Amino acid sequence: TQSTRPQRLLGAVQKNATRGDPRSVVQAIDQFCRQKEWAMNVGDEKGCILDSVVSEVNPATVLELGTYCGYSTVRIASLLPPHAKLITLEFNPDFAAIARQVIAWAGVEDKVHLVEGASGDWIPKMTEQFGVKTFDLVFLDHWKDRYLPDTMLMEECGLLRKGSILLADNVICPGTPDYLEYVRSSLRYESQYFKSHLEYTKVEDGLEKSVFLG
Ligand SMILES: O=C(NCCCCCn1ccnc1)c1cc(-c2ccc(F)cc2)cc(O)c1O
Ligand SMILES: [Mg+2]
Repeated sequence: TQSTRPQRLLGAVQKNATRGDPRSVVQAIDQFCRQKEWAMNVGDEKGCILDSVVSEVNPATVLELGTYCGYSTVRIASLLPPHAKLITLEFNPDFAAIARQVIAWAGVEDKVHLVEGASGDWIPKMTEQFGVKTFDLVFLDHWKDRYLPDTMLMEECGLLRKGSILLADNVICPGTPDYLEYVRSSLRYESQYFKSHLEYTKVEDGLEKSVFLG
């Protein structure tokens, strides 16, 4: 039977990356996506912007919406201080199964809690299930039409505190117009656009960084 693209991506990690070396896992995935098959990881160019935001925030609690194969999960986890926690939500069980193996190969599983299910169902349960009061950093990279409703839900659930950072992928391509309009016009956010390109292509895309002002 035919393998899936996530399965082939995992194969490239197991073949070309060193167990326990997160940067080699990131490099192996980028090489696979440039040389073999495009895949919707945040990629190396936007990944550098993600790294700089993570390093600047130095978060104790991170929420990632949209795990896919775990590329950005590994990138973020490799930069977290000890005892920091990254909760990543994936709706698609096939993606989640691959991501668990990529995260394990990178050796960052102790910092990562991968949850399978819908963000709309899980966001209201974060505090009771994981003992998280607020998130220092949220990376939005899931269904583009869920960025806005899930951000409003996080506000309602009290998961954002003064200074929490939202970093959103794909605000140009595929695009998240309603989310962009909201965070750029709301008096409760201070937003900044980081111009870049769609992973592994010359198409414009970018990340929107928004600080919740409380
Ligand atoms: O759809 C994307 N991501 C969500 C995947 C499903 C999330 C499931 N889930 C997880 C949790 N809750 C729900 C995505 C798409 C593209 C893209 C760009 C151009 C193109 F021609 C085709 C595709 C690029 C990305 O960088 C992306 O992130
Ligand atoms: Mg993306």
